[in-house]
Amino acid sequence: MASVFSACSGSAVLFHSRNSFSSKGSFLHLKRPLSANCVASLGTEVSVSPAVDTFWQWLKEEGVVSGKTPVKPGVVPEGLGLVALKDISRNEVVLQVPKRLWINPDAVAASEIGKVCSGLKPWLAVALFLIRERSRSDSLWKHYFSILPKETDSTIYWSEEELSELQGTQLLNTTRSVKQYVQNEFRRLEEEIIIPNKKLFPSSITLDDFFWAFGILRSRAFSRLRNENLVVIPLADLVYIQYDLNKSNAELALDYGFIEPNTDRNAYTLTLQISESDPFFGDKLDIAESNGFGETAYFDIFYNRPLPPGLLPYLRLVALGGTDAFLLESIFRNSIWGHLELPVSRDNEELICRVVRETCKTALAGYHTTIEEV
Ligand SMILES: C[S@@+](CC[C@H](N)C(=O)[O-])C[C@H]1O[C@@H](n2cnc3c(N)ncnc32)[C@H](O)[C@@H]1O
Repeated sequence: MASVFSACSGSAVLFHSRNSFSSKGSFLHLKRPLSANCVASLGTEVSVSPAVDTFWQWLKEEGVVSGKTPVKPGVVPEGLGLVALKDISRNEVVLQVPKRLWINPDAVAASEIGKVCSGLKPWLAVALFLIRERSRSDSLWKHYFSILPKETDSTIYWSEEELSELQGTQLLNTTRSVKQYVQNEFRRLEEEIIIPNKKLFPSSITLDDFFWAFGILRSRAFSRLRNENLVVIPLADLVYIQYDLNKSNAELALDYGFIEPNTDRNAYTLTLQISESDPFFGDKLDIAESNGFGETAYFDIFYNRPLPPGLLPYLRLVALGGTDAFLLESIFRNSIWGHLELPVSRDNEELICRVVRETCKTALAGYHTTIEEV
């Protein structure tokens, strides 16, 4: 999850700075002043829902919030969020969530399922933990679970009929492969952890439960916090954030279930590969690797923006052959990338154009309408 969030629509933006996380707990830290005028109409005593009230009450009992806390849960156009009750100045700490309330691999390790989850990838362990805790009436986080959505609008939850609207898009393919991946991971977990440890998992765990946990982690877990690769922090996850500026609309739709109307987020990911059957495979791979690329390279092409750096040299490298192949000799190793920044030969350039045009045509043919019909 990205690190900036706003408390309500309009100009007020709360910044959730990565380095504002301490070992004691999670701080919500303001990097810009926040004006409260946008929440005036919400009133301070408006109840969002009984579940949210109970959640807030629990946070009070846990000493996380108090009468002095300058934010309250509220419904904003994007759904549930935190809204400011007064003007908040830059760098003001808004609230702090202690580590004992964090849901992360440490919490799993300290729990009854810690032992059986120790060899798992962190997200799988945390997903199992979330599912198990959600089913326990005495869970520390039970009031938190009551306010979590049953599902998000992520495309992983779309019906086949809804998905058919995405025909032709890259998002459809990614959605299908992510769903397949989640399903495979679940089957493996079932076989290796859940079924052999029935006593630890008394309530049955379904694929739907697993998709719920996956969606929750995908949309609300913080990653890349200092020393924390994956952590769900109740309350801190309620904020409406500035989602990763590098994410395309397709990624936003998959991860969070919404897109942003600005076209800056519209991207097409071009995947290029040096074929293993290429007679110059070894040399080409070596050159790609010395320039920060691999056997496969992904380039996000954005509407109305220059082509991503490295795309043209990589394309020219992939297409290199015939009489141009001398450029692959080791004496040119240090200067070849510079040569590839410019056309190498007419043949090379023509091949690239042909292949890219064909790729575009095939991709566009996947849609059920044409540009003219839209
Ligand atoms: C980290 S949570 C943000 C708080 C959230 N509203 C809640 O219910 O707790 C991420 C989720 O918020 C919602 N969301 C955030 N920003 C949004 C936006 N600009 N448009 C629509 N939904 C948004 C999406 O459902 C997303 O999955």
